[in-house]
Amino acid sequence: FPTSDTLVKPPNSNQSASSLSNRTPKRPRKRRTNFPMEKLMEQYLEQSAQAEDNFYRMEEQRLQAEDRRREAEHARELHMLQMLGQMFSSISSTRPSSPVTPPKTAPAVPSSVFSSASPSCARVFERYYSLGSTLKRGMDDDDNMLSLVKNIVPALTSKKHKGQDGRIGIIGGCQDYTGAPYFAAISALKVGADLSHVFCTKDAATVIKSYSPELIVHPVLDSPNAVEEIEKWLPRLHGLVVGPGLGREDLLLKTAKEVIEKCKARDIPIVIDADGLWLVTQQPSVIQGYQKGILTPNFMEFTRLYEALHHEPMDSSDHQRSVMQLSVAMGNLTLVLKGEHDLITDGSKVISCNIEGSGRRCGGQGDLLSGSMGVLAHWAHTVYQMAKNPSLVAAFGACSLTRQCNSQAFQQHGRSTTTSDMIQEIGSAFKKLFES
Ligand SMILES: NC(=O)C1=CN([C@@H]2O[C@H](COP(=O)(O)OP(=O)(O)OC[C@H]3O[C@@H](n4cnc5c(N)ncnc54)[C@H](O)[C@@H]3O)[C@@H](O)[C@H]2O)[C@@H](O)CC1
Ligand SMILES: Nc1ncnc2c1ncn2[C@@H]1O[C@H](COP(=O)(O)OP(=O)(O)OP(=O)(O)O)[C@@H](O)[C@H]1O
Repeated sequence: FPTSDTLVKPPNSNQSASSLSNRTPKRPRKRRTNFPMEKLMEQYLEQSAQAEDNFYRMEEQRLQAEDRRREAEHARELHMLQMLGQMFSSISSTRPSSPVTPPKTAPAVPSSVFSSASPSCARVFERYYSLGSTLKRGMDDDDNMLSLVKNIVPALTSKKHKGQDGRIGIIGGCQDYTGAPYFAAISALKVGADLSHVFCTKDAATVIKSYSPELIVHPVLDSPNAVEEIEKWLPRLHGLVVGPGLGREDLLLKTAKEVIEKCKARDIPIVIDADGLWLVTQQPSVIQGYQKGILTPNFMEFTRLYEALHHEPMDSSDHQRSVMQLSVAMGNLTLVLKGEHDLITDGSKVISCNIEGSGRRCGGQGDLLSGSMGVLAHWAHTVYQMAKNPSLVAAFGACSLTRQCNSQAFQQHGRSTTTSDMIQEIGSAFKKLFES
């Protein structure tokens, strides 16, 4: 709208409409244009439309400039990745094979990998992937993985609408456990998802809602038509985390299983943690071979799962080997064995996340991990659509973030660090790792 300065004053603006009409009795009156108020309105509207046009023209130019800037930034990043890739390929062709060799050699990545990402990015990932086992990884490897994570972080622009950066669902929350689904859901939001839904039992819902008005809480998990109730929301979800605080009641596990099946049919990334892993231990086929599935067991959960699939005790002296074996048995599913070093594998290579955490192991930090992984999995599968395994990038990102949060929270709170303290650190830890 024009300002008072730009507003055009009507001719004889100090005269009233009636005195004007009295001065021109003989001339036939042109309807509308001769009537000063109408003319004034016309001019006003015309100017207003012009101002609006100008505004949109300028806004368009601003957005175009912003696009160009982002493209240049992206090109710089790709160039950097390309250089890293060249460095890596020369290292891989000169260095002797690692003394700790996985049971299988890492396969070369097919050329279709990364066909949806830019070609140079694809080349870097290919080279990185074909390095084989990364059991003896150095700082450069971590940096390269972090670059791949940085690449999936969506830009914050005014063009987006709510929901575009991720709508994540958490299946979990029952009478005994209300903290775990809350931790997972709020972590998803703080990492950058736009909306975070919790599907929990009726008696857990009010409690979870009272922790945070940010979460959308559905008290449906123990309702007779739970699966239909949850299924209604699936078309709107980009990622699902199954298990934090789910409990082990048969009915809830059955619902979780059916929801997983529905999600698979929709090709939604699924992270399975905590009691969701209990379900997988009973019925591995529920997720076996699903390429957008990620399992995040702690040591106990891993041991149970390993023994259920291999029918023999695990060799606990060689975690890398065990983790690869389990992933292969699960149909090359992405697996994260949490611990002093988080071991991430899809059965063909092991990536270790060693970012320094702290000596503090408070309950709930695994929920922070799974919640943030839900968002990163969505971003990774969006950016690296045709890549062999974008889940590896998501898993590495979430492990790095959790450990960085743990370290930062510990610096302030020491022994009294809790998961809530870690959640407070998500913003700055994310920025430090992925936006610097
Ligand atoms: N505030 C909350 O509501 C919380 C709820 N939680 C929920 O509690 C439920 C049960 O989870 P649990 O983790 O207790 O599962 P389990 O009942 O399988 O217990 C695993 C046990 O193994 C132990 N353990 C873990 N890592 C180990 C290692 N490396 N070596 C030896 N022992 C190890 C743990 O202390 C725990 O006692 C899940 O639904 C989970 O999500 C947890 O997430 C913690 C926080
Ligand atoms: N010994 C360790 N040293 C450093 N970091 C660790 C260690 N153990 C676990 N972590 C970090 O904590 C994260 C969560 O692992 P943890 O073993 O606490 O999961 P969890 O038992 O499933 O958690 P929850 O209490 O939520 O159920 C890991 O991904 C890792 O980043």
